[in-house]
Amino acid sequence: MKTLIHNISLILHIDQNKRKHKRGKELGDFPTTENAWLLMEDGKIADYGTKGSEPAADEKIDAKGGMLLPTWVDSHTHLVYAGTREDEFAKRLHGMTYEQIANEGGGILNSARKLRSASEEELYEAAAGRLDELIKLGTGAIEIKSGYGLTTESEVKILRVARKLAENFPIPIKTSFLGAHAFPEEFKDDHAGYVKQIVEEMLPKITEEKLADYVDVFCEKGYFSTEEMEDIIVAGNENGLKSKLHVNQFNSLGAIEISVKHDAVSVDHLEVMTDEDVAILAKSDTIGTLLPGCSLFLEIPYGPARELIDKNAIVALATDYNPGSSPSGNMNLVVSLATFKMKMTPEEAISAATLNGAAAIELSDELGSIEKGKRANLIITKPLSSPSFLPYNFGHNHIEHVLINGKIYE
Ligand SMILES: N=CN[C@@H](CCC(=O)O)C(=O)O
Ligand SMILES: [Zn+2]
Repeated sequence: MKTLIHNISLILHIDQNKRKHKRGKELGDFPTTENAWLLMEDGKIADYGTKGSEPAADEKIDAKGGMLLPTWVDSHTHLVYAGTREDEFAKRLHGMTYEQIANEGGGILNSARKLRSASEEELYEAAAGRLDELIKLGTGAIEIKSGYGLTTESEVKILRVARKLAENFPIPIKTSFLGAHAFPEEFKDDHAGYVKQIVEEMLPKITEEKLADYVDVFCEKGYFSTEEMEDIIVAGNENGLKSKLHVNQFNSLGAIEISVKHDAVSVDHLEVMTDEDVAILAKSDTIGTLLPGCSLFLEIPYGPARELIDKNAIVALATDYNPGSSPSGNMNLVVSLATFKMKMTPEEAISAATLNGAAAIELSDELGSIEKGKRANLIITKPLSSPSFLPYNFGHNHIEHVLINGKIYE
Protein backbone atom coordinates (compact mmCIF):
# COMPACT_ATOMS: atom_id res chain seq x y z
CA MET A 1 0.00 0.00 0.00
CA LYS A 2 1.53 3.30 -1.18
CA THR A 3 0.33 6.68 0.09
CA LEU A 4 1.56 9.97 -1.36
CA ILE A 5 1.57 13.21 0.61
CA HIS A 6 1.67 16.01 -1.94
CA ASN A 7 1.57 19.79 -1.90
CA ILE A 8 4.03 20.06 1.02
CA SER A 9 5.55 23.55 1.37
CA LEU A 10 8.62 22.33 3.27
CA ILE A 11 9.88 19.02 4.64
CA LEU A 12 11.85 19.46 7.87
CA HIS A 13 14.07 16.39 7.62
CA ILE A 14 15.97 17.04 10.89
CA ASP A 15 18.68 14.79 9.45
CA GLN A 16 19.50 13.08 6.14
CA ASN A 17 22.67 11.28 7.23
CA LYS A 18 21.20 8.53 9.41
CA ARG A 19 22.81 10.05 12.48
CA LYS A 20 21.74 8.51 15.80
CA HIS A 21 21.68 11.96 17.39
CA LYS A 22 22.92 15.48 16.76
CA ARG A 23 25.63 16.65 19.16
CA GLY A 24 26.53 20.23 20.09
CA LYS A 25 26.33 22.67 17.18
CA GLU A 26 25.12 19.89 14.84
CA LEU A 27 21.76 20.35 16.56
CA GLY A 28 21.27 23.45 14.40
CA ASP A 29 21.84 21.55 11.11
CA PHE A 30 18.43 21.66 9.55
CA PRO A 31 18.09 20.06 6.11
CA THR A 32 14.83 20.83 4.32
CA THR A 33 13.15 20.13 0.96
CA GLU A 34 10.93 22.86 -0.51
CA ASN A 35 7.77 22.26 -2.58
CA ALA A 36 7.84 18.59 -1.89
CA TRP A 37 6.05 15.26 -1.88
CA LEU A 38 6.65 12.23 0.29
CA LEU A 39 5.76 8.63 -0.46
CA MET A 40 4.93 6.16 2.31
CA GLU A 41 4.81 2.42 1.84
CA ASP A 42 3.62 -0.05 4.47
CA GLY A 43 3.86 2.55 7.22
CA LYS A 44 7.41 3.63 6.36
CA ILE A 45 8.95 6.56 4.49
CA ALA A 46 9.72 5.18 1.02
CA ASP A 47 10.83 8.26 -0.89
CA TYR A 48 10.51 12.01 -1.23
CA GLY A 49 11.16 14.59 -3.91
CA THR A 50 10.13 17.92 -5.37
CA LYS A 51 6.92 19.02 -7.09
CA GLY A 52 6.53 17.69 -10.61
CA SER A 53 8.13 14.29 -9.96
CA GLU A 54 5.33 12.73 -7.86
CA PRO A 55 5.18 8.93 -8.17
CA ALA A 56 1.99 6.87 -8.55
CA ALA A 57 0.30 5.81 -5.31
CA ASP A 58 -2.80 3.97 -4.09
CA GLU A 59 -3.89 6.92 -1.96
CA LYS A 60 -3.11 10.61 -1.72
CA ILE A 61 -3.09 13.09 1.14
CA ASP A 62 -3.10 16.76 0.18
CA ALA A 63 -0.89 18.69 2.63
CA LYS A 64 -2.47 21.91 1.29
CA GLY A 65 0.78 23.86 1.59
CA GLY A 66 1.52 22.76 5.15
CA MET A 67 4.97 21.70 6.38
CA LEU A 68 5.94 18.11 7.14
CA LEU A 69 8.05 17.17 10.15
CA PRO A 70 8.61 14.03 12.22
CA THR A 71 6.32 13.56 15.20
CA TRP A 72 7.69 14.60 18.59
CA VAL A 73 9.40 11.98 20.71
CA ASP A 74 8.64 12.52 24.39
CA SER A 75 11.43 10.66 26.17
CA HIS A 76 10.45 11.48 29.78
CA THR A 77 6.92 11.13 31.18
CA HIS A 78 5.10 9.83 34.23
CA LEU A 79 1.91 9.26 32.20
CA VAL A 80 0.40 6.55 34.41
CA TYR A 81 -0.89 8.25 37.56
CA ALA A 82 -4.06 8.38 39.63
CA GLY A 83 -5.91 11.56 40.45
CA THR A 84 -4.47 15.04 40.14
CA ARG A 85 -2.70 17.49 42.45
CA GLU A 86 -4.21 20.89 41.76
CA ASP A 87 -4.76 21.24 45.52
CA GLU A 88 -0.95 21.37 45.91
CA PHE A 89 -0.77 23.80 43.01
CA ALA A 90 -3.16 26.09 44.91
CA LYS A 91 -0.95 25.79 48.03
CA ARG A 92 2.08 26.83 45.99
CA LEU A 93 0.15 29.82 44.68
CA HIS A 94 -0.35 30.79 48.32
CA GLY A 95 3.39 30.66 48.97
CA MET A 96 4.25 27.09 49.96
CA THR A 97 7.21 25.53 48.18
CA TYR A 98 7.30 22.16 46.39
CA GLU A 99 9.70 20.99 49.12
CA GLN A 100 7.43 22.11 51.99
CA ILE A 101 4.48 20.32 50.38
CA ALA A 102 6.56 17.14 50.01
CA ASN A 103 7.76 17.42 53.64
CA GLU A 104 4.19 17.38 54.91
CA GLY A 105 3.43 14.15 53.03
CA GLY A 106 2.30 15.67 49.73
CA GLY A 107 4.10 15.46 46.40
CA ILE A 108 5.15 12.03 45.16
CA LEU A 109 3.76 10.36 48.32
CA ASN A 110 0.37 11.99 47.70
CA SER A 111 0.33 10.49 44.19
CA ALA A 112 1.48 7.13 45.61
CA ARG A 113 -1.45 7.04 48.06
CA LYS A 114 -3.91 7.80 45.25
CA LEU A 115 -2.34 5.22 42.95
CA ARG A 116 -2.31 2.39 45.44
CA SER A 117 -6.10 2.50 45.71
CA ALA A 118 -6.69 2.68 41.94
CA SER A 119 -7.29 -0.51 39.96
CA GLU A 120 -5.24 -1.46 36.92
CA GLU A 121 -8.33 -0.85 34.77
CA GLU A 122 -8.90 2.64 36.18
CA LEU A 123 -5.25 3.53 35.66
CA TYR A 124 -5.37 2.19 32.11
CA GLU A 125 -8.49 4.18 31.19
CA ALA A 126 -7.04 7.43 32.53
CA ALA A 127 -3.63 6.94 30.91
CA ALA A 128 -5.16 5.86 27.59
CA GLY A 129 -7.21 9.07 27.50
CA ARG A 130 -4.07 11.14 28.10
CA LEU A 131 -2.07 9.24 25.51
CA ASP A 132 -4.75 9.66 22.86
CA GLU A 133 -4.68 13.42 23.49
CA LEU A 134 -0.87 13.52 23.29
CA ILE A 135 -0.77 11.72 19.95
CA LYS A 136 -3.23 14.29 18.58
CA LEU A 137 -0.80 16.96 19.84
CA GLY A 138 1.92 15.39 17.70
CA THR A 139 3.70 12.92 19.97
CA GLY A 140 4.59 9.81 17.99
CA ALA A 141 6.68 7.87 20.55
CA ILE A 142 6.85 8.12 24.32
CA GLU A 143 8.62 6.91 27.45
CA ILE A 144 6.55 6.12 30.54
CA LYS A 145 7.94 5.73 34.07
CA SER A 146 6.60 3.96 37.10
CA GLY A 147 7.36 5.63 40.43
CA TYR A 148 3.99 6.40 41.97
CA GLY A 149 3.62 2.88 43.36
CA LEU A 150 6.57 2.51 45.75
CA THR A 151 5.58 -1.08 46.59
CA THR A 152 6.37 -4.08 44.44
CA GLU A 153 2.69 -4.65 43.70
CA SER A 154 1.94 -1.05 42.74
CA GLU A 155 5.10 -0.51 40.70
CA VAL A 156 4.29 -3.67 38.76
CA LYS A 157 0.72 -2.41 38.31
CA ILE A 158 1.95 0.83 36.69
CA LEU A 159 4.37 -0.94 34.37
CA ARG A 160 1.71 -3.46 33.31
CA VAL A 161 -0.54 -0.55 32.40
CA ALA A 162 2.28 0.99 30.36
CA ARG A 163 2.90 -2.31 28.56
CA LYS A 164 -0.85 -2.61 27.84
CA LEU A 165 -0.80 0.90 26.35
CA ALA A 166 2.07 -0.26 24.13
CA GLU A 167 0.00 -3.22 22.95
CA ASN A 168 -3.11 -1.16 22.20
CA PHE A 169 -1.68 2.06 20.77
CA PRO A 170 0.11 2.31 17.43
CA ILE A 171 3.13 4.29 18.70
CA PRO A 172 6.36 2.93 20.26
CA ILE A 173 6.33 3.10 24.06
CA LYS A 174 9.40 2.51 26.23
CA THR A 175 9.11 2.03 30.00
CA SER A 176 11.36 2.90 32.93
CA PHE A 177 11.21 1.40 36.42
CA LEU A 178 11.35 4.28 38.94
CA GLY A 179 10.76 2.48 42.23
CA ALA A 180 13.46 4.84 43.54
CA HIS A 181 11.24 7.91 43.15
CA ALA A 182 10.76 8.60 46.88
CA PHE A 183 11.00 6.70 50.14
CA PRO A 184 7.52 5.43 50.99
CA GLU A 185 6.05 6.18 54.47
CA GLU A 186 6.75 2.60 55.59
CA PHE A 187 10.49 3.08 54.93
CA LYS A 188 10.87 6.70 56.01
CA ASP A 189 13.37 5.68 58.71
CA ASP A 190 14.83 2.70 56.87
CA HIS A 191 16.23 3.89 53.57
CA ALA A 192 18.60 0.93 53.30
CA GLY A 193 15.61 -1.41 53.69
CA TYR A 194 13.78 0.20 50.77
CA VAL A 195 16.84 0.16 48.51
CA LYS A 196 17.23 -3.54 49.42
CA GLN A 197 13.61 -4.15 48.42
CA ILE A 198 14.17 -2.37 45.10
CA VAL A 199 17.30 -4.39 44.40
CA GLU A 200 16.27 -7.78 45.72
CA GLU A 201 12.53 -7.86 45.09
CA MET A 202 11.30 -5.24 42.64
CA LEU A 203 14.03 -5.38 40.00
CA PRO A 204 14.04 -9.20 39.67
CA LYS A 205 10.22 -9.30 39.48
CA ILE A 206 10.09 -6.53 36.87
CA THR A 207 12.85 -8.19 34.87
CA GLU A 208 11.12 -11.57 35.01
CA GLU A 209 7.91 -10.05 33.63
CA LYS A 210 9.91 -7.95 31.09
CA LEU A 211 8.07 -4.85 32.27
CA ALA A 212 10.83 -2.25 31.97
CA ASP A 213 13.34 -1.11 29.37
CA TYR A 214 15.30 1.13 31.77
CA VAL A 215 15.98 1.72 35.44
CA ASP A 216 15.54 5.25 36.83
CA VAL A 217 16.36 6.92 40.18
CA PHE A 218 15.44 10.35 41.56
CA CYS A 219 18.82 11.44 42.95
CA GLU A 220 18.20 14.49 45.12
CA LYS A 221 18.50 15.77 48.71
CA GLY A 222 15.68 14.16 50.69
CA TYR A 223 15.28 11.43 48.04
CA PHE A 224 18.03 9.05 46.86
CA SER A 225 21.71 9.75 47.53
CA THR A 226 24.40 9.34 44.89
CA GLU A 227 25.51 6.12 46.62
CA GLU A 228 21.98 4.72 46.61
CA MET A 229 21.58 5.77 42.99
CA GLU A 230 24.79 3.98 42.03
CA ASP A 231 23.71 0.77 43.81
CA ILE A 232 20.38 0.84 41.94
CA ILE A 233 22.02 1.58 38.58
CA VAL A 234 24.38 -1.37 39.08
CA ALA A 235 21.50 -3.66 40.12
CA GLY A 236 19.49 -2.48 37.12
CA ASN A 237 22.42 -3.17 34.80
CA GLU A 238 22.74 -6.66 36.32
CA ASN A 239 19.10 -7.18 35.41
CA GLY A 240 19.82 -6.08 31.84
CA LEU A 241 18.45 -2.53 32.22
CA LYS A 242 20.38 0.55 31.16
CA SER A 243 19.71 3.71 33.14
CA LYS A 244 17.86 6.97 32.56
CA LEU A 245 18.11 9.18 35.63
CA HIS A 246 16.50 12.14 37.41
CA VAL A 247 19.47 14.31 38.45
CA ASN A 248 20.34 17.94 39.32
CA GLN A 249 16.74 19.13 39.67
CA PHE A 250 17.35 21.16 42.83
CA ASN A 251 20.97 20.41 43.76
CA SER A 252 24.20 19.33 42.12
CA LEU A 253 25.33 16.31 44.14
CA GLY A 254 27.81 14.64 41.77
CA ALA A 255 25.15 12.46 40.14
CA ILE A 256 26.20 13.32 36.58
CA GLU A 257 29.70 11.94 37.02
CA ILE A 258 28.31 8.66 38.38
CA SER A 259 25.64 8.41 35.66
CA VAL A 260 28.22 8.96 32.91
CA LYS A 261 30.57 6.43 34.52
CA HIS A 262 27.78 3.85 34.21
CA ASP A 263 26.95 4.81 30.60
CA ALA A 264 23.47 6.11 31.41
CA VAL A 265 21.38 6.59 28.27
CA SER A 266 20.22 9.95 29.58
CA VAL A 267 20.36 12.27 32.57
CA ASP A 268 17.19 14.28 32.89
CA HIS A 269 16.19 17.62 34.53
CA LEU A 270 19.61 19.39 34.89
CA GLU A 271 18.10 22.62 36.22
CA VAL A 272 21.03 23.09 38.63
CA MET A 273 24.40 22.45 36.98
CA THR A 274 27.96 23.35 37.94
CA ASP A 275 30.58 24.06 35.27
CA GLU A 276 32.07 20.66 36.08
CA ASP A 277 28.71 18.92 35.55
CA VAL A 278 28.39 20.58 32.13
CA ALA A 279 31.96 19.63 31.18
CA ILE A 280 31.52 15.97 32.21
CA LEU A 281 28.22 15.60 30.37
CA ALA A 282 29.50 17.38 27.27
CA LYS A 283 32.37 14.91 26.90
CA SER A 284 30.11 11.87 27.27
CA ASP A 285 27.63 9.99 25.08
CA THR A 286 24.94 10.35 27.76
CA ILE A 287 22.08 12.53 26.56
CA GLY A 288 21.09 15.57 28.62
CA THR A 289 17.29 15.76 28.60
CA LEU A 290 15.88 19.14 29.54
CA LEU A 291 12.34 19.55 30.87
CA PRO A 292 11.29 23.20 30.56
CA GLY A 293 7.66 22.46 31.48
CA CYS A 294 8.84 21.56 34.98
CA SER A 295 10.87 24.78 35.25
CA LEU A 296 7.86 26.81 34.14
CA PHE A 297 5.44 25.16 36.53
CA LEU A 298 7.68 25.00 39.62
CA GLU A 299 9.36 28.34 38.90
CA ILE A 300 12.82 26.80 39.14
CA PRO A 301 15.79 27.52 36.85
CA TYR A 302 15.76 26.31 33.25
CA GLY A 303 18.43 23.81 32.22
CA PRO A 304 21.54 25.42 30.65
CA ALA A 305 20.74 24.37 27.08
CA ARG A 306 22.91 26.99 25.41
CA GLU A 307 25.96 26.12 27.46
CA LEU A 308 25.47 22.39 26.97
CA ILE A 309 25.08 22.77 23.20
CA ASP A 310 28.01 25.16 22.90
CA LYS A 311 30.20 22.75 24.89
CA ASN A 312 29.20 19.87 22.55
CA ALA A 313 26.70 17.88 24.66
CA ILE A 314 23.81 15.88 23.20
CA VAL A 315 20.64 17.70 24.27
CA ALA A 316 17.06 16.40 24.10
CA LEU A 317 13.76 17.97 25.18
CA ALA A 318 10.84 16.21 26.88
CA THR A 319 7.70 17.11 28.85
CA ASP A 320 8.15 15.31 32.21
CA TYR A 321 4.32 15.01 32.10
CA ASN A 322 3.23 14.25 35.68
CA PRO A 323 0.60 15.51 38.14
CA GLY A 324 3.04 17.32 40.46
CA SER A 325 5.80 19.19 38.71
CA SER A 326 4.74 19.34 35.07
CA PRO A 327 1.04 18.73 34.45
CA SER A 328 1.32 19.17 30.69
CA GLY A 329 2.35 16.63 28.07
CA ASN A 330 2.33 19.13 25.22
CA MET A 331 5.62 18.90 23.28
CA ASN A 332 4.65 21.94 21.18
CA LEU A 333 4.76 24.04 24.35
CA VAL A 334 8.09 22.47 25.35
CA VAL A 335 9.59 23.50 22.00
CA SER A 336 8.32 27.06 22.48
CA LEU A 337 9.67 27.26 26.04
CA ALA A 338 13.06 25.98 24.90
CA THR A 339 13.34 28.92 22.52
CA PHE A 340 11.98 31.61 24.89
CA LYS A 341 13.62 30.46 28.08
CA MET A 342 16.64 28.36 27.18
CA LYS A 343 18.11 30.29 24.27
CA MET A 344 17.72 27.40 21.84
CA THR A 345 17.08 28.30 18.23
CA PRO A 346 13.83 26.96 16.70
CA GLU A 347 15.92 24.54 14.61
CA GLU A 348 17.75 23.26 17.69
CA ALA A 349 14.58 22.92 19.73
CA ILE A 350 12.75 21.02 16.98
CA SER A 351 15.76 18.70 16.54
CA ALA A 352 16.06 18.12 20.31
CA ALA A 353 12.35 17.22 20.49
CA THR A 354 12.53 14.76 17.58
CA LEU A 355 15.82 13.02 16.69
CA ASN A 356 17.55 13.52 20.05
CA GLY A 357 14.37 12.56 21.91
CA ALA A 358 14.30 9.36 19.86
CA ALA A 359 17.96 8.77 20.76
CA ALA A 360 17.10 9.21 24.45
CA ILE A 361 14.87 6.13 24.20
CA GLU A 362 17.16 4.36 21.72
CA LEU A 363 14.70 4.61 18.85
CA SER A 364 16.55 6.97 16.55
CA ASP A 365 17.15 4.19 14.02
CA GLU A 366 13.43 4.19 13.30
CA LEU A 367 12.14 7.62 14.36
CA GLY A 368 12.99 11.28 14.80
CA SER A 369 13.85 12.35 11.25
CA ILE A 370 12.39 12.21 7.75
CA GLU A 371 14.71 9.73 6.05
CA LYS A 372 13.98 6.78 3.81
CA GLY A 373 13.19 3.60 5.74
CA LYS A 374 12.08 5.33 8.93
CA ARG A 375 8.62 4.92 10.38
CA ALA A 376 6.09 7.32 8.83
CA ASN A 377 5.17 9.05 12.10
CA LEU A 378 4.71 12.56 10.80
CA ILE A 379 3.08 15.90 11.49
CA ILE A 380 1.43 17.85 8.66
CA THR A 381 1.08 21.45 9.79
CA LYS A 382 -1.37 24.09 8.69
CA PRO A 383 0.23 26.46 6.13
CA LEU A 384 2.95 28.34 8.08
CA SER A 385 5.38 31.03 6.96
CA SER A 386 8.50 29.27 8.33
CA PRO A 387 9.61 26.60 10.85
CA SER A 388 10.23 29.38 13.40
CA PHE A 389 6.52 30.16 13.36
CA LEU A 390 5.91 26.90 15.27
CA PRO A 391 7.57 27.98 18.55
CA TYR A 392 6.92 31.69 17.96
CA ASN A 393 3.12 31.50 17.78
CA PHE A 394 3.02 29.60 21.08
CA GLY A 395 -0.14 28.13 22.53
CA HIS A 396 -1.82 27.82 19.14
CA ASN A 397 -2.57 24.59 17.32
CA HIS A 398 -0.52 24.37 14.14
CA ILE A 399 -1.22 20.72 13.47
CA GLU A 400 -3.50 19.76 10.59
CA HIS A 401 -2.88 15.98 10.73
CA VAL A 402 -0.79 13.54 12.73
CA LEU A 403 0.21 10.42 10.81
CA ILE A 404 1.17 7.28 12.68
CA ASN A 405 2.66 4.44 10.65
CA GLY A 406 1.53 6.31 7.53
CA LYS A 407 -2.14 6.65 8.60
CA ILE A 408 -3.96 9.75 9.75
CA TYR A 409 -4.52 9.40 13.52
CA GLU A 410 -8.08 10.36 14.51
N1 LIG B 1 11.53 14.91 40.20
C1 LIG B 1 10.99 13.87 40.40
N2 LIG B 1 9.86 13.40 39.89
C2 LIG B 1 8.95 14.09 39.04
C3 LIG B 1 7.92 14.85 39.80
C4 LIG B 1 7.20 14.06 40.73
C5 LIG B 1 6.00 14.69 41.33
O1 LIG B 1 6.01 15.81 41.85
O2 LIG B 1 5.00 13.98 41.28
C6 LIG B 1 9.69 14.98 38.07
O3 LIG B 1 10.42 14.44 37.26
O4 LIG B 1 9.57 16.22 38.13
ZN1 LIG C 1 10.34 13.02 35.82
